[in-house]
Amino acid sequence: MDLIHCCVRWPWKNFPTSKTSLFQKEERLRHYNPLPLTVPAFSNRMPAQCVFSRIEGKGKRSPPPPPGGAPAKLAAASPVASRKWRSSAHALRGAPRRAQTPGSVTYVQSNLPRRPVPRSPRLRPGGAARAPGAGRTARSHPGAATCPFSAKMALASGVRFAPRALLRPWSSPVELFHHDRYRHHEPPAPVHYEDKHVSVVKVWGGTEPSRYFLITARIHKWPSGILRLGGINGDDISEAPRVCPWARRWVQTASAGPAAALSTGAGPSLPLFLLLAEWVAVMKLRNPPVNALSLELLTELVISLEKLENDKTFRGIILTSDCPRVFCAGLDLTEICGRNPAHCAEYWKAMQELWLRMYLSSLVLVAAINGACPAGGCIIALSCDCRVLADNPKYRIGLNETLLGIIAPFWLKDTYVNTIGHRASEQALQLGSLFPPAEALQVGLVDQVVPEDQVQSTALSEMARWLAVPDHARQLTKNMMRKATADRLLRQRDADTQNFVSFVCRDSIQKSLQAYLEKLRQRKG
Ligand SMILES: CCCCC/C=C\C/C=C\C/C=C/C(=O)SCCNC(=O)CCNC(=O)[C@H](O)C(C)(C)COP(=O)(O)OP(=O)(O)OC[C@H]1O[C@@H](n2cnc3c(N)ncnc32)[C@H](O)[C@@H]1OP(=O)(O)O
Repeated sequence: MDLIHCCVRWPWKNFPTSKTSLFQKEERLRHYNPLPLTVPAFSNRMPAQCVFSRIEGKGKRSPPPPPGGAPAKLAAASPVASRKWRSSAHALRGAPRRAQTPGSVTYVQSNLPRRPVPRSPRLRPGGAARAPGAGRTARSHPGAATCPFSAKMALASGVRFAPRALLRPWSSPVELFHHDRYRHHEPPAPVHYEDKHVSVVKVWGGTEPSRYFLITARIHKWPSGILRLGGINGDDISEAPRVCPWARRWVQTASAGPAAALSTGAGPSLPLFLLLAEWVAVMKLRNPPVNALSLELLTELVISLEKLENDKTFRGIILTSDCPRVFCAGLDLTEICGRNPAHCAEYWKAMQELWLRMYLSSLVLVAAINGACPAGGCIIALSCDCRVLADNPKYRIGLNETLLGIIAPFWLKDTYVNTIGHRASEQALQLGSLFPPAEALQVGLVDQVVPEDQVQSTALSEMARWLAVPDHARQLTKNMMRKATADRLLRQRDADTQNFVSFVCRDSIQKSLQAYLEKLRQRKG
């Protein structure tokens, strides 16, 4: 299995969003210390076939905290928020920039910008001081502290962001304006732009003057990198490199393309004042010939997921196959055929563990299904948040257990029902249906069917769509939708294992598994 890294992430989450705050923007830019980019900084070999690498930011430290910096209460409650507070307050006070020394500090994991920490606004540390000169804060807007849509209203009314507002996890203008303005205001004609550095995956936003836009671009140099570039019509494009000097090349290239393209409806040029990229991991299943879920592969998947979950710089995983024509053939039948009960139990526990981890993952999981996806393969895909299937009639997807003489466990049935509804599940499960792409789309088993060569790029743009939602809101919603199903298994995990073991160890089942495996082998011959 391969884990391919991704891209950079831009820490500037709180760029002024109103033209009335240009001065403030200028001030912040002047004192911002960029993170120059270095290419793959390390490669961490994981057990067996799993390779994990990524690009790290390398650069200067943030300016030191101003005298009388963030209150200790805040620092104790949230170091990240405290750090943000310090740097923004410092910038607003116009403190001189610290001399940059050669051999600058490498931004190791802990210094990389984190995902917004889910936090109840009511529990948020309240001791943050107002920055001198700051106007009304977004928080002072009625209801702004309780939901992102209030913050949106604050933005609309031209409220300037003061440090206190920076503590709010949803205060990224990108996220806000995505929800607020652009969801339903896509450009009249699609904008295509591609050159050797970037290709535009999607342009969100309207073309009216004084409106924001957002470009999701793919950086070729970083195969799974997503770059999000935001802009406001009429701003000075020359400030883009100052916002993000280390990405200058790409920003400039990107700005020339989509900006120019958008300008047909919106004026001479559209600047890019904000850049925000996400970390997305691409996990490639590689257990030839058919990616059967061996115990080793299951274990690796669990370890990799855990690793990515704990690494707070990642927000999403694209799961795909490295084996031609097969996404995943499901349970490795050799792991349950002719094995002793203890082995079968260990195997089934690993399967449960993987499902639980994937189903409740706080990351966005997108399945880029580039091959056949029967039974256990379908379980993996169903545990993701979104499924993109290659349009090839041979790539069928579904739970075909009954055709093998085995029964889908209740939690798998529940997952199916949650995805395609009760009646469709009832039919498909009993018949052991494997759906070709068009039918899979129709029944709701997959979200998109696209030509084979577009599976990865579509998965990437789907990922961008999911990542545009504030993490904490998406995660809590996911949990709300899925927890009851997962809890059902958690409550009876041991009994489920017992059922599985006693079922598959029956002579009759062993015989039919044996016969099925034999058939598969002969079919090849
Ligand atoms: C109440 C109690 C509860 C009891 C619960 C009981 C059970 C659990 C229930 C559900 C969970 C999930 C179950 C499963 O996943 S079962 C597995 C189902 N999988 C399949 O049916 C897929 C079978 N494979 C295929 O259809 C094809 O291989 C393919 C994926 C379409 C690919 O076709 P292709 O032509 O490319 O490859 P080959 O067919 O030639 O296969 C090559 C090679 O791989 C071997 N192989 C294929 N699939 C499996 C497998 N699942 N496990 C192990 N080995 C597999 C095949 O035999 C060939 O081997 P060879 O040695 O000849 O190279």
